[in-house]
Amino acid sequence: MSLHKVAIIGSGNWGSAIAKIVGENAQKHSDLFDRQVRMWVFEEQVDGRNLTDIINEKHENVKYLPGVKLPENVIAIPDLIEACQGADLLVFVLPHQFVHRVCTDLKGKLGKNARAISLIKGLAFHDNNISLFTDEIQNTLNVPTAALSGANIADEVAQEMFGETTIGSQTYEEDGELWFKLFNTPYFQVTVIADSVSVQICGALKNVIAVGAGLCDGLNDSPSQRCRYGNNTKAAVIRRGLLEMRKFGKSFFGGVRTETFFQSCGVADLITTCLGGRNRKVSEAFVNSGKSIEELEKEMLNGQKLQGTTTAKEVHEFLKARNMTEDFPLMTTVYRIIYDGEPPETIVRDI
Ligand SMILES: NC(=O)C1=CN([C@@H]2O[C@H](COP(=O)(O)OP(=O)(O)OC[C@H]3O[C@@H](n4cnc5c(N)ncnc54)[C@H](O)[C@@H]3O)[C@@H](O)[C@H]2O)C=CC1
Ligand SMILES: O=C(CO)COP(=O)(O)O
Repeated sequence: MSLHKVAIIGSGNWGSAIAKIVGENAQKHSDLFDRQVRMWVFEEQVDGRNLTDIINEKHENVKYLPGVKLPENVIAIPDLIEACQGADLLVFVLPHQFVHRVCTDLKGKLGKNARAISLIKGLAFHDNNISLFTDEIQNTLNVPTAALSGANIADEVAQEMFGETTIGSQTYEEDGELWFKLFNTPYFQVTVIADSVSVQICGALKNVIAVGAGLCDGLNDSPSQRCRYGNNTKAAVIRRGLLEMRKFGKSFFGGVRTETFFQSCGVADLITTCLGGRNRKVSEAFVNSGKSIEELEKEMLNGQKLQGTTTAKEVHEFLKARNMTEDFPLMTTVYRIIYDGEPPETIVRDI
């Protein structure tokens, strides 16, 4: 049996953290995986040098995951097609707004035995319609596609702090063990389930709820103490958010299972993102800074991308086109505060 060749498509904060795990596991399971793991990097200049050159020399993504060594068998490549050449396992780990373009560029360029896994947290949005990235990748590239999502703040995973994740694969009997071996470590424990739909619904929508949680924190920090919201308020947002996530999944997608919401991809990811994620952090700053989300993203994230605010907008447009915004009051309120100038205090008004 020939060895599986892995390509990682993306090299941001999570992309780099996962490259560390995949690189280590490719070495550990040398009976299964080719030693070399290629990582596609959207090329940019850092201190006047190509980021790919810096990564290949220092074995560190100094911009998106500074201070963490990547295994030497992870090779940064600026050309997407070259990075994926000959690979039969494709790991998609990009901010969701870039996936469509990348899939279009890869169309017709993959081998016939390739399969993919999506680590993207977001939903594909075209013409007021929403779909899953596993479907977008599968339909564009004609490769079976699984999904991985969990309570996985990248910096913590990169520092080998214990956590769990969920892989959803509709073809898990065929590929579940392979994906497990590529990602599982003693500190990053993988559970494989058959429900890739809910895995992705959870990963996308918890980011919208985390924006709501960040707004609560911002009100709590407010110098004028303009509102008395505390941990109980944030817990209410989390609980109501979880219910809306499940309702959204069950209303618009087939095969959504309630028990998946109790996996790492569900309640655990919702909690960790509402406590320690970037969506929470930037939304907290939004309340008292008077700055737009775009300004804060640039100032606070050094090129990393927020997913929750764009997803809130996409979900809102999808719901509006179906006259259903009032059926999802929390997600609708998050949208109105971020984009329509509603006061942040309204975050709990309609829930
Ligand atoms: N960072 C985290 O803690 C976690 C992130 N995720 C999810 O993983 C996905 C990827 O996130 P990160 O790796 O953290 O990315 P990130 O937030 O660090 O985004 C920066 C990345 O986007 C790339 N980029 C910028 N412009 C681009 C373009 N036009 N085309 C293609 N790429 C471009 C940059 O080169 C860089 O690699 C997201 O959906 C995110 O929600 C999932 C779990 C944890
Ligand atoms: O998905 C994440 C943790 O599982 C990271 O969330 P943020 O994008 O809000 O940092």
